[in-house]
Amino acid sequence: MNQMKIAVAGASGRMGHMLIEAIEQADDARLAGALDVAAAPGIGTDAAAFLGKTSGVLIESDLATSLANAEFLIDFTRPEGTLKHLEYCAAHGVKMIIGTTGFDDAGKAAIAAAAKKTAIMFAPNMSVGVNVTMKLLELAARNFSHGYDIEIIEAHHRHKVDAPSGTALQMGEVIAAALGRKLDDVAVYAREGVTGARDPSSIGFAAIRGGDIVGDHTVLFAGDGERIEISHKSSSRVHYAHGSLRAARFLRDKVTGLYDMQDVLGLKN
Ligand SMILES: NC(=O)C1=CN([C@@H]2O[C@H](COP(=O)(O)OP(=O)(O)OC[C@H]3O[C@@H](n4cnc5c(N)ncnc54)[C@H](OP(=O)(O)O)[C@@H]3O)[C@@H](O)[C@H]2O)C=CC1
Ligand SMILES: O=C(O)C1=N[C@H](C(=O)O)C[C@H](O)C1
Repeated sequence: MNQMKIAVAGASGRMGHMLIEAIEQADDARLAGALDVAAAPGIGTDAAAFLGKTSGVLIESDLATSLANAEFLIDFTRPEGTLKHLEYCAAHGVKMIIGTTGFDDAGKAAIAAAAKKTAIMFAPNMSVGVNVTMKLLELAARNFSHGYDIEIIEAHHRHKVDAPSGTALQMGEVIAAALGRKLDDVAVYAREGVTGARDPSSIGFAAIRGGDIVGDHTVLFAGDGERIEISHKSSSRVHYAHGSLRAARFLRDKVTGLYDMQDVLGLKN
Protein backbone atom coordinates (compact mmCIF):
# COMPACT_ATOMS: atom_id res chain seq x y z
CA MET A 1 0.00 0.00 0.00
CA ASN A 2 1.28 3.48 -0.88
CA GLN A 3 1.84 5.43 2.31
CA MET A 4 0.34 8.92 2.51
CA LYS A 5 3.16 11.49 2.52
CA ILE A 6 2.12 14.00 5.15
CA ALA A 7 3.77 17.25 6.23
CA VAL A 8 2.81 18.91 9.51
CA ALA A 9 2.66 22.68 10.05
CA GLY A 10 3.16 23.98 13.58
CA ALA A 11 5.40 20.96 14.13
CA SER A 12 6.51 22.08 17.61
CA GLY A 13 3.01 22.97 18.80
CA ARG A 14 0.64 20.97 21.02
CA MET A 15 -1.22 19.56 18.01
CA GLY A 16 1.95 19.36 15.91
CA HIS A 17 3.43 16.88 18.40
CA MET A 18 0.22 14.84 18.55
CA LEU A 19 0.08 14.66 14.74
CA ILE A 20 3.72 13.64 14.34
CA GLU A 21 3.25 10.88 16.93
CA ALA A 22 0.06 9.65 15.19
CA ILE A 23 1.79 9.65 11.77
CA GLU A 24 4.78 7.75 13.19
CA GLN A 25 2.36 5.11 14.53
CA ALA A 26 0.21 4.79 11.38
CA ASP A 27 1.04 2.03 8.86
CA ASP A 28 -0.47 3.94 5.95
CA ALA A 29 1.26 7.30 6.54
CA ARG A 30 4.75 8.70 6.78
CA LEU A 31 6.06 12.07 7.83
CA ALA A 32 7.18 13.94 4.71
CA GLY A 33 7.85 17.40 6.10
CA ALA A 34 7.70 19.47 9.27
CA LEU A 35 7.12 23.19 9.20
CA ASP A 36 7.34 25.85 11.87
CA VAL A 37 7.96 29.57 12.24
CA ALA A 38 11.59 30.67 11.75
CA ALA A 39 11.90 31.67 15.43
CA ALA A 40 10.71 28.28 16.75
CA PRO A 41 13.40 26.68 18.92
CA GLY A 42 13.12 23.30 17.14
CA ILE A 43 14.11 24.56 13.67
CA GLY A 44 16.81 22.31 12.19
CA THR A 45 16.17 19.47 14.65
CA ASP A 46 14.52 16.12 13.93
CA ALA A 47 10.72 16.43 14.02
CA ALA A 48 10.34 13.28 16.16
CA ALA A 49 13.09 14.19 18.67
CA PHE A 50 10.43 14.96 21.32
CA LEU A 51 9.48 11.24 21.13
CA GLY A 52 13.10 10.19 21.59
CA LYS A 53 13.02 8.97 17.96
CA THR A 54 14.56 9.88 14.62
CA SER A 55 12.14 10.43 11.73
CA GLY A 56 14.75 11.68 9.28
CA VAL A 57 12.64 14.80 8.78
CA LEU A 58 13.97 18.13 10.03
CA ILE A 59 11.75 20.99 11.16
CA GLU A 60 12.08 23.72 8.53
CA SER A 61 10.68 27.24 8.17
CA ASP A 62 10.90 27.28 4.37
CA LEU A 63 7.60 26.20 2.79
CA ALA A 64 9.05 24.90 -0.46
CA THR A 65 11.65 22.78 1.35
CA SER A 66 9.26 21.28 3.88
CA LEU A 67 6.55 20.55 1.29
CA ALA A 68 8.84 19.28 -1.49
CA ASN A 69 7.92 15.62 -0.84
CA ALA A 70 4.44 16.11 0.64
CA GLU A 71 1.08 15.08 -0.75
CA PHE A 72 -0.81 16.50 2.28
CA LEU A 73 -0.25 19.33 4.75
CA ILE A 74 -1.97 19.05 8.12
CA ASP A 75 -2.14 22.56 9.52
CA PHE A 76 -2.97 23.45 13.14
CA THR A 77 -1.30 26.84 13.52
CA ARG A 78 -2.77 30.38 13.43
CA PRO A 79 -4.98 31.90 10.71
CA GLU A 80 -2.14 34.06 9.31
CA GLY A 81 0.13 31.02 9.04
CA THR A 82 -2.53 28.77 7.52
CA LEU A 83 -3.43 31.39 4.91
CA LYS A 84 0.21 31.66 3.85
CA HIS A 85 0.49 27.85 3.58
CA LEU A 86 -2.83 27.75 1.70
CA GLU A 87 -1.51 29.88 -1.15
CA TYR A 88 1.46 27.56 -1.65
CA CYS A 89 -0.63 24.37 -1.37
CA ALA A 90 -3.22 25.64 -3.86
CA ALA A 91 -0.49 26.55 -6.35
CA HIS A 92 1.30 23.19 -5.98
CA GLY A 93 -1.63 20.78 -5.55
CA VAL A 94 -0.79 19.84 -1.95
CA LYS A 95 -3.99 18.69 -0.20
CA MET A 96 -4.74 20.38 3.12
CA ILE A 97 -6.32 19.33 6.38
CA ILE A 98 -6.95 22.56 8.27
CA GLY A 99 -7.68 22.45 12.00
CA THR A 100 -6.72 26.04 12.78
CA THR A 101 -9.54 28.15 14.27
CA GLY A 102 -10.16 31.89 14.54
CA PHE A 103 -10.56 32.79 10.83
CA ASP A 104 -12.52 35.88 9.83
CA ASP A 105 -14.90 35.82 6.85
CA ALA A 106 -12.13 36.82 4.42
CA GLY A 107 -9.96 33.94 5.66
CA LYS A 108 -12.82 31.46 5.21
CA ALA A 109 -13.45 32.82 1.70
CA ALA A 110 -9.75 32.35 0.85
CA ILE A 111 -9.98 28.70 1.96
CA ALA A 112 -13.10 28.17 -0.20
CA ALA A 113 -11.34 29.76 -3.19
CA ALA A 114 -8.22 27.61 -2.72
CA ALA A 115 -10.42 24.49 -2.68
CA LYS A 116 -11.07 25.07 -6.38
CA LYS A 117 -7.38 24.29 -6.94
CA THR A 118 -6.68 21.59 -4.35
CA ALA A 119 -8.66 19.32 -2.01
CA ILE A 120 -9.18 20.76 1.48
CA MET A 121 -10.78 19.42 4.65
CA PHE A 122 -11.46 22.29 7.03
CA ALA A 123 -13.07 21.74 10.44
CA PRO A 124 -12.79 23.38 13.86
CA ASN A 125 -12.92 19.99 15.53
CA MET A 126 -11.66 16.66 14.15
CA SER A 127 -13.15 14.58 16.95
CA VAL A 128 -15.73 11.92 16.02
CA GLY A 129 -17.54 12.62 19.30
CA VAL A 130 -17.86 16.34 18.65
CA ASN A 131 -19.11 15.78 15.12
CA VAL A 132 -21.76 13.30 16.26
CA THR A 133 -22.69 15.82 18.98
CA MET A 134 -23.35 18.35 16.19
CA LYS A 135 -26.07 16.00 14.89
CA LEU A 136 -27.57 15.66 18.40
CA LEU A 137 -27.67 19.46 18.64
CA GLU A 138 -29.56 19.71 15.36
CA LEU A 139 -32.21 17.32 16.67
CA ALA A 140 -32.36 19.05 20.07
CA ALA A 141 -32.60 22.54 18.58
CA ARG A 142 -35.49 21.54 16.33
CA ASN A 143 -37.39 20.18 19.33
CA PHE A 144 -36.53 22.97 21.78
CA SER A 145 -37.29 25.82 19.39
CA HIS A 146 -39.84 27.47 21.71
CA GLY A 147 -39.63 28.00 25.46
CA TYR A 148 -35.97 27.06 25.81
CA ASP A 149 -33.07 29.51 26.14
CA ILE A 150 -29.91 28.35 24.40
CA GLU A 151 -26.45 28.98 25.85
CA ILE A 152 -23.13 27.55 24.66
CA ILE A 153 -20.40 27.24 27.28
CA GLU A 154 -16.85 26.25 26.38
CA ALA A 155 -13.69 25.81 28.47
CA HIS A 156 -10.09 25.56 27.25
CA HIS A 157 -6.51 25.72 28.51
CA ARG A 158 -4.79 28.99 29.45
CA HIS A 159 -2.81 29.14 26.17
CA LYS A 160 -5.78 29.29 23.79
CA VAL A 161 -5.78 32.60 21.89
CA ASP A 162 -9.22 32.69 20.21
CA ALA A 163 -12.69 32.88 21.76
CA PRO A 164 -15.29 31.56 21.47
CA SER A 165 -13.69 28.35 20.26
CA GLY A 166 -14.19 27.33 16.65
CA THR A 167 -16.22 24.36 17.88
CA ALA A 168 -18.55 26.57 19.96
CA LEU A 169 -19.11 28.80 16.94
CA GLN A 170 -19.88 25.79 14.75
CA MET A 171 -22.33 24.56 17.40
CA GLY A 172 -23.97 27.98 17.26
CA GLU A 173 -24.16 27.80 13.44
CA VAL A 174 -25.71 24.32 13.54
CA ILE A 175 -28.31 25.34 16.14
CA ALA A 176 -29.14 28.63 14.41
CA ALA A 177 -29.60 26.85 11.06
CA ALA A 178 -31.88 24.23 12.67
CA LEU A 179 -33.98 27.08 14.10
CA GLY A 180 -34.08 29.03 10.81
CA ARG A 181 -32.05 31.87 12.36
CA LYS A 182 -28.77 33.48 11.31
CA LEU A 183 -26.09 33.19 13.99
CA ASP A 184 -24.85 36.73 13.26
CA ASP A 185 -28.33 38.07 14.09
CA VAL A 186 -28.83 36.18 17.36
CA ALA A 187 -25.39 35.58 18.89
CA VAL A 188 -24.60 37.25 22.22
CA TYR A 189 -20.89 36.95 22.93
CA ALA A 190 -20.65 38.95 26.18
CA ARG A 191 -22.85 40.26 28.98
CA GLU A 192 -21.94 42.96 31.49
CA GLY A 193 -23.81 45.61 33.44
CA VAL A 194 -27.54 46.24 32.93
CA THR A 195 -28.14 43.94 29.99
CA GLY A 196 -31.94 43.89 30.11
CA ALA A 197 -33.90 40.66 30.07
CA ARG A 198 -32.75 37.87 27.81
CA ASP A 199 -33.95 37.99 24.19
CA PRO A 200 -35.63 34.56 23.74
CA SER A 201 -34.28 34.20 20.20
CA SER A 202 -30.66 34.78 21.26
CA ILE A 203 -27.90 32.18 21.45
CA GLY A 204 -25.46 33.08 24.22
CA PHE A 205 -21.77 32.16 24.43
CA ALA A 206 -19.50 31.92 27.47
CA ALA A 207 -15.77 31.12 27.27
CA ILE A 208 -13.67 29.92 30.22
CA ARG A 209 -9.86 29.79 30.00
CA GLY A 210 -7.67 28.06 32.56
CA GLY A 211 -5.04 25.46 33.38
CA ASP A 212 -4.66 22.49 31.08
CA ILE A 213 -8.33 21.97 30.08
CA VAL A 214 -8.09 20.28 26.67
CA GLY A 215 -11.54 21.33 25.44
CA ASP A 216 -15.04 21.14 26.96
CA HIS A 217 -18.24 22.21 25.19
CA THR A 218 -21.74 22.26 26.69
CA VAL A 219 -24.96 23.44 25.11
CA LEU A 220 -27.62 24.30 27.63
CA PHE A 221 -31.30 24.36 26.69
CA ALA A 222 -32.92 26.08 29.70
CA GLY A 223 -36.71 25.80 29.87
CA ASP A 224 -39.34 26.27 32.57
CA GLY A 225 -38.90 23.56 35.18
CA GLU A 226 -36.20 21.66 33.28
CA ARG A 227 -32.77 22.01 31.74
CA ILE A 228 -31.12 19.86 29.11
CA GLU A 229 -27.33 19.87 28.70
CA ILE A 230 -25.47 18.28 25.82
CA SER A 231 -21.75 18.09 26.59
CA HIS A 232 -18.56 16.87 25.02
CA LYS A 233 -15.32 16.82 27.01
CA SER A 234 -11.86 16.07 25.63
CA SER A 235 -9.32 14.58 28.02
CA SER A 236 -6.58 14.21 25.38
CA ARG A 237 -5.69 15.66 21.97
CA VAL A 238 -5.09 12.24 20.45
CA HIS A 239 -8.55 12.03 18.88
CA TYR A 240 -7.98 15.30 17.00
CA ALA A 241 -4.87 13.74 15.45
CA HIS A 242 -6.65 10.49 14.58
CA GLY A 243 -9.51 12.50 13.03
CA SER A 244 -6.96 14.41 10.94
CA LEU A 245 -5.48 11.16 9.59
CA ARG A 246 -8.99 9.96 8.80
CA ALA A 247 -9.48 13.20 6.87
CA ALA A 248 -6.25 12.61 4.90
CA ARG A 249 -7.49 9.11 3.95
CA PHE A 250 -10.80 10.68 2.83
CA LEU A 251 -8.93 13.20 0.64
CA ARG A 252 -6.75 10.55 -1.01
CA ASP A 253 -8.96 10.25 -4.11
CA LYS A 254 -10.06 13.91 -4.19
CA VAL A 255 -8.35 16.44 -6.45
CA THR A 256 -10.24 19.61 -5.51
CA GLY A 257 -13.18 20.55 -3.24
CA LEU A 258 -13.91 21.83 0.24
CA TYR A 259 -14.96 19.20 2.78
CA ASP A 260 -15.60 19.09 6.52
CA MET A 261 -15.57 16.34 9.16
CA GLN A 262 -19.26 15.66 8.56
CA ASP A 263 -18.25 14.65 5.00
CA VAL A 264 -15.36 12.55 6.28
CA LEU A 265 -17.57 10.73 8.80
CA GLY A 266 -20.55 10.33 6.45
CA LEU A 267 -22.79 12.41 8.71
CA LYS A 268 -24.22 14.73 6.04
CA ASN A 269 -27.97 14.27 5.47
N1 LIG B 1 -9.67 21.29 14.58
C1 LIG B 1 -9.33 20.68 15.72
O1 LIG B 1 -9.73 19.51 15.98
C2 LIG B 1 -8.45 21.39 16.69
C3 LIG B 1 -8.04 22.66 16.42
N2 LIG B 1 -7.11 23.27 17.21
C4 LIG B 1 -6.64 24.58 16.74
O2 LIG B 1 -5.31 24.39 16.22
C5 LIG B 1 -4.57 25.59 16.39
C6 LIG B 1 -3.26 25.28 17.09
O3 LIG B 1 -3.51 24.79 18.39
P1 LIG B 1 -2.31 24.29 19.33
O4 LIG B 1 -1.56 23.19 18.70
O5 LIG B 1 -2.91 24.07 20.68
O6 LIG B 1 -1.40 25.62 19.36
P2 LIG B 1 0.16 25.77 19.64
O7 LIG B 1 0.37 27.21 19.94
O8 LIG B 1 0.62 24.74 20.60
O9 LIG B 1 0.82 25.41 18.22
C7 LIG B 1 0.74 26.25 17.11
C8 LIG B 1 1.98 26.04 16.28
O10 LIG B 1 1.90 26.90 15.14
C9 LIG B 1 3.03 27.77 15.13
N3 LIG B 1 2.66 29.08 14.60
C10 LIG B 1 2.26 30.18 15.27
N4 LIG B 1 2.04 31.21 14.43
C11 LIG B 1 2.32 30.74 13.20
C12 LIG B 1 2.32 31.32 11.92
N5 LIG B 1 1.97 32.59 11.73
N6 LIG B 1 2.69 30.56 10.88
C13 LIG B 1 3.05 29.27 11.04
N7 LIG B 1 3.07 28.66 12.24
C14 LIG B 1 2.70 29.40 13.30
C15 LIG B 1 3.48 27.85 16.57
O11 LIG B 1 4.83 28.26 16.65
P3 LIG B 1 5.29 29.10 17.96
O12 LIG B 1 4.89 28.27 19.13
O13 LIG B 1 6.77 29.22 17.77
O14 LIG B 1 4.54 30.39 17.91
C16 LIG B 1 3.25 26.41 17.03
O15 LIG B 1 4.29 25.56 16.60
C17 LIG B 1 -5.49 26.56 17.14
O16 LIG B 1 -6.14 27.39 16.20
C18 LIG B 1 -6.52 25.62 17.78
O17 LIG B 1 -7.74 26.26 18.05
C19 LIG B 1 -6.57 22.67 18.30
C20 LIG B 1 -6.96 21.42 18.64
C21 LIG B 1 -7.96 20.66 17.88
O1 LIG C 1 -7.33 25.42 20.93
C1 LIG C 1 -7.69 24.26 21.28
O2 LIG C 1 -7.08 23.61 22.11
C2 LIG C 1 -8.87 23.68 20.61
N1 LIG C 1 -9.39 24.34 19.62
C3 LIG C 1 -10.48 23.93 18.80
C4 LIG C 1 -11.58 24.96 18.84
O3 LIG C 1 -11.30 26.17 18.88
O4 LIG C 1 -12.76 24.57 18.80
C5 LIG C 1 -10.92 22.52 19.07
C6 LIG C 1 -10.74 22.02 20.47
O5 LIG C 1 -11.77 22.51 21.26
C7 LIG C 1 -9.37 22.36 21.04
